[in-house]
Amino acid sequence: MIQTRRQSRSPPTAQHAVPLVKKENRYLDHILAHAERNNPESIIEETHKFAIERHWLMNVGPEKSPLIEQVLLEKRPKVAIEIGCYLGYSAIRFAAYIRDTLGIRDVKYYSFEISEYNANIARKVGIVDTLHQLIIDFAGLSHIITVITGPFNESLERLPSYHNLLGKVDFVLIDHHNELTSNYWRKAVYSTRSVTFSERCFTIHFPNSHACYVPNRLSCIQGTTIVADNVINPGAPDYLEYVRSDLTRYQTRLIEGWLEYYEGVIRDGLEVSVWLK
Ligand SMILES: C[S@@+](CC[C@H](N)C(=O)[O-])C[C@H]1O[C@@H](n2cnc3c(N)ncnc32)[C@H](O)[C@@H]1O
Repeated sequence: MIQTRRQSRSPPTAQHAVPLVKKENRYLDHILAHAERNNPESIIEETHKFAIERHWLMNVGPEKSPLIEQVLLEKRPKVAIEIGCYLGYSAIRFAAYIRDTLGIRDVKYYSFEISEYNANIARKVGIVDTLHQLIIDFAGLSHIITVITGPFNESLERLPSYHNLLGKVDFVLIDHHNELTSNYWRKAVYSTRSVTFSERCFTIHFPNSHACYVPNRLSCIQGTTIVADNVINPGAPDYLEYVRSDLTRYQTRLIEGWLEYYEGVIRDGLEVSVWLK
């Protein structure tokens, strides 16, 4: 029986003998039980059902993803990276879009995730982690997507294929804001505080200490497209000021949309910037 959002939010009582299961684990169970193996579309569809009927999930979601797919259509990337894998939704959706809709069969998609817990769920849903050799290819995208656990700016250089990536990344999705409402997520937010400037990345701070690492020319190429999510909700004024301040460095535009699973209710937006030099 599908649990309603109301039921799932009811507080635990003494008669609940079983430990609380995190919604991310429930999500994994749902996907494995209801989605079809080797069918990314069915995983995305079941993800939406779960997020609407059971628990809200902080993935890019059905409202903003088509806007990003439009950018991918214009860009046709061969090497993409994303900061913030969470449970694998955007990696699965966009890697499948690039491979199947755009027909770019040899695309490589690197997804960075600070939380080991989230990264493990994403891997089980359908991603290979070449670093840990943990291969669970439910979505059939294991040869395309690599999930790397740890803070993005440290992980990038640990990637075995890092040197092959230099000067080749042509699409970046920045999506590593955290849900601020639970202690679990607060921990992840705090950990980003300790990250300081790295010579290979620009570090820009989002409100509430969300750090944003824009890869510099060591990994990007002129013309690299950088999409930053959540620039309206929760907002990223420092980041926007940075990309908009020098028109010779970035060609940049805002695409407005809605926060995931809150169409018509909560506004959000993407900043799409093309790195010029
Ligand atoms: C909004 S979610 C990502 C959603 C995902 N892109 C999707 O659409 O399915 C943000 C994720 O970024 C991760 N994160 C936060 N700071 C990070 C960092 N410095 N490096 C890598 N991942 C980070 C969080 O743990 C969280 O899982």
